[in-house]
Amino acid sequence: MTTAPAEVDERQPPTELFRHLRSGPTGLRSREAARRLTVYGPNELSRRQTRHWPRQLLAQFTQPLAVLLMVAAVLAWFGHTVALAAAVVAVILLNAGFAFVQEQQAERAVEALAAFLPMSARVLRDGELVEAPARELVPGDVIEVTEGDRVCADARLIEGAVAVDLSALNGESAPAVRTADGDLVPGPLLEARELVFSGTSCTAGQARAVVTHTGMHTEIGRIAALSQRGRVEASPLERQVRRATWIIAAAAVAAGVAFLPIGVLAGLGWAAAISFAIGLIVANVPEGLLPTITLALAAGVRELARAGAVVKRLSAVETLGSTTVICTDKTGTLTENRMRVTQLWLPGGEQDAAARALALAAATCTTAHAADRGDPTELALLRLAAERGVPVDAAARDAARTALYAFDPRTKRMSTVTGDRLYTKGAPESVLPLCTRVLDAGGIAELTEAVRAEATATVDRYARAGLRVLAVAQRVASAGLLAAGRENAEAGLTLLGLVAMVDPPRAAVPAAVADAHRAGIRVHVITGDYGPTAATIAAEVGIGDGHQRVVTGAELDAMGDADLDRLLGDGQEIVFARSSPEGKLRICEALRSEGHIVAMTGDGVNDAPALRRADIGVAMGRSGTDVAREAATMVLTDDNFATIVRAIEAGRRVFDNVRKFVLYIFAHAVPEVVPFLIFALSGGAVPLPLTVLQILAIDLGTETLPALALGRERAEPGLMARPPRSPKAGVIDRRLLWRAWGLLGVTSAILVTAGFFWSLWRAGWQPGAALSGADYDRATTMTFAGIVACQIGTAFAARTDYASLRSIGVFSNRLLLGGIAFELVFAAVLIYLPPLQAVFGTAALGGAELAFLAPFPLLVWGVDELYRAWLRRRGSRTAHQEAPSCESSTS
Ligand SMILES: Nc1ncnc2c1ncn2[C@@H]1O[C@H](COP(=O)(O)OP(=O)(O)OP(=O)(O)O)[C@@H](O)[C@H]1O
Repeated sequence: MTTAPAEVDERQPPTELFRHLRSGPTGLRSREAARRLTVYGPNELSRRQTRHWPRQLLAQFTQPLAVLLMVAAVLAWFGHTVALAAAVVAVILLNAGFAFVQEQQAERAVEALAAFLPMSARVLRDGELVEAPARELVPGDVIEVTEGDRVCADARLIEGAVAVDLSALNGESAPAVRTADGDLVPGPLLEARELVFSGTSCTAGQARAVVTHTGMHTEIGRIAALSQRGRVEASPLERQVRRATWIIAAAAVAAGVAFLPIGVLAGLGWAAAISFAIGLIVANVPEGLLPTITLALAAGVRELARAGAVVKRLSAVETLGSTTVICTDKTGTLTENRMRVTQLWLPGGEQDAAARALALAAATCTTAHAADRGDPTELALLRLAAERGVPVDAAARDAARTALYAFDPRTKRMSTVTGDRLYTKGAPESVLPLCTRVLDAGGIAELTEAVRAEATATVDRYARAGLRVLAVAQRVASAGLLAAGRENAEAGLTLLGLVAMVDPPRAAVPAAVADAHRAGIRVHVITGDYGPTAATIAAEVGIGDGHQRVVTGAELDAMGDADLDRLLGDGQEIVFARSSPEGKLRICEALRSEGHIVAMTGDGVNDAPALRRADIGVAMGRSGTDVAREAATMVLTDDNFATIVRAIEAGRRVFDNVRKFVLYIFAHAVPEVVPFLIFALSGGAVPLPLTVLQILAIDLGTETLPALALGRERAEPGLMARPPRSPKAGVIDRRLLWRAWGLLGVTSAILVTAGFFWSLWRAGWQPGAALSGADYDRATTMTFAGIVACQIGTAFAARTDYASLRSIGVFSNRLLLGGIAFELVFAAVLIYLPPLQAVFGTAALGGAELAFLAPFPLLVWGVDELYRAWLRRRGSRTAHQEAPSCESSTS
């Protein structure tokens, strides 16, 4: 538990504030910070300790389906079938407990994800700027906040200025300016011009600030303490299944009610008919389905996190599965983001002094710090300067800098001022037009058209080789000039030369792109880099089939919506180069309006709108900004394009597995209902082949574990060789119902009925004749065991949707084998244990009967295997027939 620091007035002037916080402009010493951490507690929002689990458990009993079951139990009680009433109550209890545990697990899986994305902060400790976990910040720490950072504590600015997005606190989306030396305006805390708050994000600028409050004592902590934790939103899949559950429950109730008069007419007596109707209802209401699906999604989330893709909500798993387009950036996602300068171009030809001047200017015009912190482009420039013998020390550079015009993703350049020099570096087409002079062998000279043409040609040559090219320039900058603003300062520059660097594609990307293509997913590149550079990298990883269509930011801006739709609609993969954040948003909107499910990557502050608009916004865990991570649905902990494709595959598999257990659970309905129909239609001449408790034992006992195991099935071969699922296609479609009820259900019903009549025939039964109790029990036990045997076959059949069982391996799902072993033991206990025989109306089966049942699993599975083989053959034939037309449309 955190304690509050002695009342700190964050609005007092810095000197007094420092005195109160016993700190200074150089921050705290680590020992003092560690001491304060134990006193004040970690800087994090404590989750509500009281998890309200009793209420959550209670909520399981007020679910409509549970209430329906309770009514059934009461009816059974009044109908004097106490055993049934007790069984139904047991079902209610089991179900509630099961659903509760599953929900808790799902919730925990999502919450645990936070651990994958630890927040960090740049903080002064022992006088040095270090990266530390945000949870270790304490009052008195001096932190640095820059563009893209999420502010992790309440703090007062002591140096610099930033624009902050306060929407998390006040809902205001326009950024507000906060500066260290702002006038003190009395009024609400949130409007104070010198304060920044935890939970807000910095959209521009750079500043230092002293931490005043941490953890639950921050403004956002107070809000969090007040507000309840929001409920987890149901995903479309869960909503769909809930609807289906209701339809099935309604059908079960209708069937139960309809059975009443039929049962009575067939001579069953009211009490027996009622108990039977209740059994029908209880058995066919798919109570466990929804929590099982939630759990399958949660398992998907956990698995994705292990594979490097952290998703923030359960529903992302299924959305991923229907992704049709990936819009990816280039640097760091397709490439390694490890830049190395390989070429220099100097206006006056190769000479050492000029090369050193170029390297020094480029390295001075950076904000990156050493090692793994900072923009790889800038780190490459720092390395270049060191190699050329003019090393630039990051701390000295920062200290000497008098002005910084930050990198602007629109103009694609940045400038810094040190002493009387302004240095500019950026995209050549942004910097070259600002240059009027060059530095060549003889000193500063006019920039002639010939040299300009040579520079442009060189840029293209480098870019076609896949290199990233920057132009570097400088000028003398007087204070008066700087006062006239950035535009006036960045003019009349002297070109020092071009720097070209390689950034090789990641090794796993070409295969991932090929996988995406096979899965019918198109990949567009949207990059800030130059067209030819991006086109070369795209070609290297296989995007665009060798016919790269490059659309520049300027071309995109000039393009009307209709033209953009046409461009995106014609099936090509496109490289959008020199793109702006607005362009990214437009492409996203255009794709979505065409019905595409778009996964879009982004890393900058300006990418946040596009990340929010995309179906799956993907941010980078390593290189991206906090703001982008906030806006995204999925964060890649390894920044790798290949991980996106793997996540899509996992999404498809989870969806498939949900269908597998739905198929399995639905299939038993037919063999359970058909015996009643026989009994009813024969007017009672055929005895009832199955008792209520036996039905319950199947649906709520033997089947549970195999169903769960199907949710963990591995990916089916060909999963990534079929086109994306239409987002409109429901999880329960006609094919699934036909397979569950028509094929597996009817086959099972035929076998089960055969087993029942065979047992009657062996007992010498004649239609309408009475049967001894022992013979009747044995016959119903045959039906019971028959259904169990058939469901084993169904479980194996359900493991694949199209593929053959052999292709995935008969014994590859260990959980399922365990589940089936449990099913067999459970059934054997009911059949052979005398006390249970009395309750469930079962009788021990002999060798002949077991031999009769033995082939059932094989037969049920075999019929489905033939069906799938037929589907595959038909599929490949149609694919064959369609192939020529495909070809002609692309040629
Ligand atoms: N630190 C920098 N200083 C100056 N110019 C830069 C800097 N970083 C990039 N640029 C220039 O701006 C261009 C666009 O960079 P930006 O970071 O927007 O995109 P990118 O990293 O090339 O690609 P992607 O959008 O695929 O990540 C680069 O091609 C380069 O010319």
